[in-house]
Amino acid sequence: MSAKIIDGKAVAAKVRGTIRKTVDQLVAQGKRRPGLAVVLVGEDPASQVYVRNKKKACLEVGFADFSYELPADASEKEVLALIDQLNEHAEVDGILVQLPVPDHIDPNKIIERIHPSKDVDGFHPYNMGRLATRNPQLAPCTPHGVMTLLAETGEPIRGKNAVVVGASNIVGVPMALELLNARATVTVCHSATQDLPGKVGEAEILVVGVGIPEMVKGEWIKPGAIVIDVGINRLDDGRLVGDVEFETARERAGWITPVPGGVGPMTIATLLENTLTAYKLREAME
Ligand SMILES: NC(=O)C1=CN([C@@H]2O[C@H](COP(=O)(O)OP(=O)(O)OC[C@H]3O[C@@H](n4cnc5c(N)ncnc54)[C@H](OP(=O)(O)O)[C@@H]3O)[C@@H](O)[C@H]2O)C=CC1
Ligand SMILES: Nc1nc(=O)c2c([nH]1)NC[C@@H]1CN(c3ccc(C(=O)N[C@@H](CCC(=O)O)C(=O)O)cc3)C=[N+]21
Ligand SMILES: [Mg+2]
Repeated sequence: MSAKIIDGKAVAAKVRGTIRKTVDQLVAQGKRRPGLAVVLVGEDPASQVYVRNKKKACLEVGFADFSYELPADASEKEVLALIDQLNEHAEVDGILVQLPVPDHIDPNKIIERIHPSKDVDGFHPYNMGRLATRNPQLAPCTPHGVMTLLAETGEPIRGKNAVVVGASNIVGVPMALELLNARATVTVCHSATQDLPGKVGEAEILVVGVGIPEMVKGEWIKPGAIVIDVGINRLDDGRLVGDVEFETARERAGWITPVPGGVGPMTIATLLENTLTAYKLREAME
């Protein structure tokens, strides 16, 4: 048996199409466009690619782009001053500072400086707290995008055993909260977890975000499981692979996301959704 593929690229395109229509309607009513500011500090090549993709998606749906590129030696003070300015900017609805930031800048200070109502990454403790208290407003894009992909399978989540491998602030922890809010029974694994293959084997829904190429083996997977691979790893030969051994996993899984073309495009589509939500919050439309 071979798993059905969850086509993140196609789902993301559908989401962008819906957003584009909403923006067209706003513009037809004489309203301003939603605005997104993406801030990149330094010249990390992977970050440059992601930021370029975000700007492209932003313009494609008709948002206004207010992006900034600062040199790698920009001071923390300068970045904070830019955030203050964007917090006050009447046409900026969403602010995203691309992570990681250079070592001399404290990412928590950056995240906490962004006004929670413009925090389209959903990383501010206010937005994380709202997700943890089952009252989400702007939820982290990657886990929320995964929920959209799970909904696309048509399979129920309630009562399922879900295993999340990885427990970072931006992927694993908010992913566990999303699944808990959907009434899955959630296990979170990390670098101190014992018997990872055994834990993975219990998953009816498996989400992996660790950053180690193909670390989850196909033979660990419960037959029929839904497998979501968040990992993005660039190998020396230039290939892009996930954190799951795809070819063996697809033989056992019921559903699986590919890398590329799975979670990545959904992250960006969800960022656009969050920007529209932030716009509506500021315009008191919801
Ligand atoms: N598709 C997308 O849109 C996105 C993809 N990513 C990708 O997802 C992956 C994870 O990113 P991110 O969360 O930022 O990474 P981090 O490095 O911040 O976190 C990695 C997590 O994996 C855990 N871990 C590390 N080694 C093991 C192990 N051997 N067994 C079990 N758990 C382990 C760590 O445990 P501990 O907590 O104990 O240290 C940690 O919780 C990366 O490949 C990244 O590129 C990230 C964001 C968005
Ligand atoms: N403040 C902040 N917010 C983020 O959301 C954030 C971040 N910092 N730092 C880095 C991670 C990573 N991330 C990705 C987004 C899109 C793809 C993506 O579009 N991937 C495509 C193509 C990837 C490629 O070709 O390189 C795919 O998987 O098909 C991947 C990864 C967002 N992140
Ligand atoms: Mg990271």
